[in-house]
Amino acid sequence: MPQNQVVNHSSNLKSACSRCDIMGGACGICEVSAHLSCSGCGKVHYCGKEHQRQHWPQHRQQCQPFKLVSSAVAGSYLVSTRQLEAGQVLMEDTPLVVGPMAESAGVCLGCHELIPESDEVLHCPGCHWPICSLKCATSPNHFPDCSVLARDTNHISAPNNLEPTRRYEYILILRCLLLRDRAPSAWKEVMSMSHHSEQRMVTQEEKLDLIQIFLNKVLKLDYSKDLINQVVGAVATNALEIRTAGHNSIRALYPKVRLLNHSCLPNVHLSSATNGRMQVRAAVKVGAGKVLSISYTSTTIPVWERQIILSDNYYFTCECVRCSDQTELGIHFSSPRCPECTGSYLEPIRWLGNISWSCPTCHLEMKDAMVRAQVSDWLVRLQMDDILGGSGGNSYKRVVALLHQVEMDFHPTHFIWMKVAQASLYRLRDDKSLRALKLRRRLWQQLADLYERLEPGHTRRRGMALLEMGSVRLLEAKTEYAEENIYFPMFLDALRELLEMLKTAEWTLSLDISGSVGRELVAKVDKKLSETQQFLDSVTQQVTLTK
Ligand SMILES: C[S@@+](CC[C@H](N)C(=O)[O-])C[C@H]1O[C@@H](n2cnc3c(N)ncnc32)[C@H](O)[C@@H]1O
Repeated sequence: MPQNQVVNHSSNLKSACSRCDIMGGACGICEVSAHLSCSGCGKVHYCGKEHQRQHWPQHRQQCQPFKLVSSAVAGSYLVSTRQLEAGQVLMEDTPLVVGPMAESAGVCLGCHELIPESDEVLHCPGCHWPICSLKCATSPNHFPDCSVLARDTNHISAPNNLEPTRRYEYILILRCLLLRDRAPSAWKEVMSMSHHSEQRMVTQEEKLDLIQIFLNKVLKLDYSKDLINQVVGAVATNALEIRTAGHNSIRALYPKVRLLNHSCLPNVHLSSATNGRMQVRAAVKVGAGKVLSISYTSTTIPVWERQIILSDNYYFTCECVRCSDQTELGIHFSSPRCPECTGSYLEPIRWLGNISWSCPTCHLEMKDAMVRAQVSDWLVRLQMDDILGGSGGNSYKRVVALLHQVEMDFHPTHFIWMKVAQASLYRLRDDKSLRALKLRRRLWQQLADLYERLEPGHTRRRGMALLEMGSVRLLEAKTEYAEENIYFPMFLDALRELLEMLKTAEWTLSLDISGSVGRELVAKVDKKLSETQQFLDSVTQQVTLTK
């Protein structure tokens, strides 16, 4: 069944309706069995319209603008029940369980911050895993697993240095399993999550065996193989990456947010606070009846990488609007320029699971491997330290030459163009010459436009791009002013435009939840705003005096 052919799905199914025998729930007023449900959220049932009307003044406070539906292909997921405004907060959620990333450098199991390098690694006196202070040994995060990890009396599993290791993958899995006795309602949530364990048993058998050895042999626990595989699958399919106060990446499982399905063109934006609280908001205006979606992969990687991540980790083939459009909605993010005819870009042709690329104008065909190899070659070139020259005086010329070269091979909204633009901005970061500032502003403008195409609406990425662009524009304006290279009326207009841009950045970032990375940046935007206002005031005053 396609994702948009849905069946209503109520989370409080109880018994058959007393009038028609269809499964439903208890009426929100009289509690008799009823199958009519609120069309807004689908969560409350009614025996008839009269009781629904009677309940509305009370229910409108809780009625969510989305409901849970399900389809055979896409499982359970959330769909808007009325129009959502861009920036509208849809829900907040709290993690059921939190733990380190699957692979991590030495991370403290108490506070989840990276452990600073020192001569000697501090180990938890209870379980011997690295920690950053003795206080963290008894922190609520680590306390429940410490005595279980301590069963590894020979310290086989605990990392003995701070080098990156995949041993940290075990921690979140163990913490989930321990919920069975510690927190039965959280455990029930984990057990209801999709896990694809049958497929995983085929594709990841060796890894699953190692996890089982760790839990049942090293820690002497007694979980069945099926249960372990289900939990491993639930974590891999549903955990989201969030940031700690010290900006370390960790993972968390959320009971409600995990119901958001995927699209490579998401319409919903997530922001998490350092205490793990997650806010979900509409990034763009969303009509009624639309699937609410986030992107499970980065939106800034080529189509083949997105497809591999989605099929290997989430076991589905993405058929979102971006993946189904051969030009990726006009940006040619993954396709090269046709080597034969100028102005055309190759488009992917899918045939029985294979991809080849073809020019819509001259029909030249290129193998998928060649298209990917061209991208890999460029990535290798970019990784070479001297690709854009040193930070000395000739950086600018090399950046300009490189941007020209990349546009010979790719569309100026291609993935490789984006990488070159980002590397160029980094390379030119200390060049305060007017020409470099103008180029940096142009690149930020192009990047901000590209990000808007990849992740439309009020997102943190957009807010950050506007802040960067605004900061460069202010430097450029100050340099132009110092060089007396200005026409005042236009200059003042440009400064007012800059103020508006920074106000948009401030507004966008302040939509993020309090305690998040986005919110932290608001203070930085405010500083730029007052600097710009002061500069505008002083220039305006000078213009008035010289009249
Ligand atoms: C985090 S869960 C989302 C909730 C899930 N639909 C459920 O029923 O529990 C991720 C899983 O949902 C399914 N899914 C998510 N987005 C999808 C999409 N666009 N098309 C098909 N399946 C999708 C896949 O099975 C994926 O592994």
